[in-house]
Amino acid sequence: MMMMMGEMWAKPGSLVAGAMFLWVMFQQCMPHQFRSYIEKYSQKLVSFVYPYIQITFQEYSENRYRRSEAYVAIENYLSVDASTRAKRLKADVIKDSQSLVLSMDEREEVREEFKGVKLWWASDKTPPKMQTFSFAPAADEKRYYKLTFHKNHREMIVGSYLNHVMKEGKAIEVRNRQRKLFTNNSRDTWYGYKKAVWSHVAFEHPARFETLAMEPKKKEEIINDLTIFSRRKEYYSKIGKAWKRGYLLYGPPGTGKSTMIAAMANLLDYDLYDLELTSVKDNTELRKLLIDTRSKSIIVIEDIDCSLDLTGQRKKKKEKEEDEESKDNSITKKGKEDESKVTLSGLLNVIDGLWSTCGEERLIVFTTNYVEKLDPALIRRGRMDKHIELSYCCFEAFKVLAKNYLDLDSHHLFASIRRLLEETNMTPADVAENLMPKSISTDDPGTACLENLIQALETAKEEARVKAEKEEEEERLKAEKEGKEKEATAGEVKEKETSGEEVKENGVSALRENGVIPKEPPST
Ligand SMILES: Nc1ncnc2c1ncn2[C@@H]1O[C@H](COP(=O)(O)OP(=O)(O)OP(=O)(O)O)[C@@H](O)[C@H]1O
Ligand SMILES: [Mg+2]
Repeated sequence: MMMMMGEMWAKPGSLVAGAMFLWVMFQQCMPHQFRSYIEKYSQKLVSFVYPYIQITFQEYSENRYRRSEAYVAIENYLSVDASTRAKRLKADVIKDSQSLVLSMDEREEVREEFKGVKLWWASDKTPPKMQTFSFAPAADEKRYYKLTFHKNHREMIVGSYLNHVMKEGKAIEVRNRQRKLFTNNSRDTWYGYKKAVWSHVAFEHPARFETLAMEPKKKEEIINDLTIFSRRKEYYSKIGKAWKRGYLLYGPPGTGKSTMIAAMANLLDYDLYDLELTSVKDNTELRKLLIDTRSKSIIVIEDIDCSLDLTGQRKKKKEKEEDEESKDNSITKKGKEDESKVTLSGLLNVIDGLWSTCGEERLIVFTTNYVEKLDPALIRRGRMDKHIELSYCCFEAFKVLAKNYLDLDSHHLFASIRRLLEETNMTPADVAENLMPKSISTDDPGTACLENLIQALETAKEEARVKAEKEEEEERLKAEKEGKEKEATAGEVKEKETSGEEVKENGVSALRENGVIPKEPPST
C-alpha cells in the first residue's frame, strides 16, 4: 500500500490526467443546473485532489536578450543529481576538454528531497506553434524546467530551497567552467532554435605574464591593476561606478599586444570575447552582442583603427551628402556596398553608456598600432582607464625571453646584446624568433642563438642607419627646393614693389605659402 501511495505521489502528472477525465465525464452526465454549482467548487476540489504547485523556468523569457540565469543555474544544479538518477542524459565535454559533464535530457524527470520535503524537477519544451514535418528543431521551441511540490511547503521551497538551488548551481558552474574564446557570429545565426550571437571554442592559450617580455616594473604595475580590479566588487558599487575597466594597448606590430590579452585572461581566469567590428552592421547589433556577454570576461576589439574609421577626420564630401540626415558622426567602412554603420557614438555608448552596466566584472581592451590616429573621445580617461604602451624590446625584456627560450640567466654575450638593443629597435617577436634554435645538432644552442640574435641586431642597425641617411638626404633636398622657391618669390615681390604696385605683400605671400591662394607662376 505504501509503495502504491509513493508511486501515486511520484506521478502528479497522471493524477491531473485522471482529474481532467473525471471533469469531462461530469460535464457530460450532470444536468445543467448542477453544473454551475459544481464549477464553483471544482477549483476547491482540484486543489484538494491535486494539492501541488508548479513553477516554470524558461530558458529564454519573453523579450529577453539573454539566456535566463535561473535556467542555467538549475541546469547546473540538476547535472549533479540527474547523472545518478535520470535515465536519459545529455553529455558534454567541459573542463579542459577532458571531463564529461552530464545533464538531464529533455522530457526527463528527477525527484529530490530537501529537508524532508519531496519535490520533482522535469525538463521539457513547448511544442512549436506551427507543426511542420522536419527533423530539425523548430524555431519557436522553448525549453524549460518545471518544479512541482506540495502547497504546504510553498514558503520553504520558494525561499530557502530555490536560493539553495541558485547558489549551488552557480558554484557548480564555476567548478566546471572551461574558459572560452568567443567570436561574434554573422546576423544569420542570431535567430531560431539555436540562436547564438557568439560562438566559442575552448580557450587554452599558454601566454602568462611571467613569460611576457617587458620591463618588470611596468609588468608589475599591470598585474596589480588587474588584481585589484578583480577584487573590488564592493568598492565599485560604493563609488557608484559600473564594475568594468578599459585598457588601451598600443604599439608596433609584434610587440605582444595580443599575447598580453591572453595573459590577462589567464591571470584573472576570464573568458575572452573577440569582437570583430567589421562584421557588426549597426549600433543595435553591437548592443545586442555586448549584452549577450557574461561577466568575468574580457571584450577585445583588435586594431580599432582599422575596424572603424575612428580617426575623427572629416568625411569625404560625397559621403557627407549621402547621409546628411544622420547627424551622428557616422563612420563608414570604405569599399563595401553593405556599409558598416557602427558609429563612434554607438561604440562609446556601449562602452560607458547605460548599456555597459548590464553584467559586471568586465574588461574592455582595445588594441591599435597607431594611437595618435584615434579620436580623443574614444581614449579619454574613464573610458579607457589605462593606456599601456608596448614597445620595442629592451634589455630587461630580452632577459625574460632568454630565460624562456634558452633557459639562460646570464651569458658573456649579454653585454653586447644590451648595447645593440639600446642602439636599435627590434620587436620582442623578432627577438624571440632569433632565439629559437635553428638546428638540433649544435652542442651549445644558447651561444649559437645569441650569436644569431647579435647578427640580426647588427643587420637591423645597419638597415636603420641606411634608412636614416636616406631620409636625411631627402629632407635636405626638400629644404633646398623650398629655399629656392622662397628666393624666387622674394625676387618677384621686389620687382612688384619697384614697379609701384600696391600689394600687402607679407600677408599675401604668407597665404600663398600656406596654399590658401594659388601661387602665381614665376614671372619671366
Ligand atoms: N612582449 C612579448 N613577450 C613574449 N613574446 C612576445 C612578446 N611580443 C611578441 N611576442 C611573440 O611574438 C608573437 C607575436 O606577438 P603578438 O601577436 O602578441 O603581437 P601584437 O602586438 O599583437 O602584433 P599585432 O599588432 O600585429 O597584432 C607572439 O607569438 C609572441 O610569442
Ligand atoms: Mg595582435
